[in-house]
Amino acid sequence: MAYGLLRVRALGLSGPVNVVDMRLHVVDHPLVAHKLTTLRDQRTDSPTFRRLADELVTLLAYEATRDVRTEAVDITTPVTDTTGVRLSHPRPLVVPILRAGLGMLDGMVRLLPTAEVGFLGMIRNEETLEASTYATRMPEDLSGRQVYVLDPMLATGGTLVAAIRELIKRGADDVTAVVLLAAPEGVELMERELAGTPVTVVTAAVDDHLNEHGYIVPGLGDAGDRLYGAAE
Ligand SMILES: O=P(O)(O)OC[C@H]1O[C@H](OP(=O)(O)OP(=O)(O)O)[C@H](O)[C@@H]1O
Ligand SMILES: O=c1cc[nH]c(=O)[nH]1
Ligand SMILES: [Mg+2]
Repeated sequence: MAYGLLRVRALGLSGPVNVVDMRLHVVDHPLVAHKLTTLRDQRTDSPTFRRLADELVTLLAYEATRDVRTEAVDITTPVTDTTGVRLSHPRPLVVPILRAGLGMLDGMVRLLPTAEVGFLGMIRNEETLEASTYATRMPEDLSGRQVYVLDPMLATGGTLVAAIRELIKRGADDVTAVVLLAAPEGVELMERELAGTPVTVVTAAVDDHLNEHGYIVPGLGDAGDRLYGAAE
């Protein structure tokens, strides 16, 4: 097991921690815990699940965008002239990983209204647990861009590692992944496979383990199915 993850566990799985080159931020907040508990509950129906995922990503986005680039702007209030800030150029890029990541898009762009949106369609083979890409729609050149990848589940980590490799191939060097739930196995894979790449992962929780089917335990089940219904 990676030393970094042991350190995260020792720290009680909350707050920002540097894990090798990866920064793991487990957002420790009672509202996050409250919403996540209802998401996990199997009795929660799709409309409620969608609403809670949207609310939860807004809370995570608040942390994930802590280092978003801004520039100074002069304005005049009803009382006086002053200087404030606005989101700077180039615009941040938000990339939801289809399907389930779409459930996080609205909440993210609500906080980042100037963001451009790219898409990555990825599916995990439920037998081999290997991820493959079926759709890509993103700018070719991501150098100098802040990129926020959205996917509710970091399970084995295969999907997110492949997604971030694609971003790096296009020149991205400032990547933040926002996930609702992470498994220790997925965090470890990211540490191993993305060593040398500065990546931040922001999550509501790091769960206990993966079961024999590659599902996060205790988890919340299949995020895509719970958001949108079983695909087949
Ligand atoms: O970390 P991993 O082991 O790669 O698993 C996580 C991936 O699995 C789920 O997607 P899924 O393949 O079910 O596609 P969907 O979003 O269309 O349901 C989830 O949304 C992640 O993308
Ligand atoms: O627990 C899991 C693992 C992968 N994908 C999901 O949707 N849920
Ligand atoms: Mg799914």
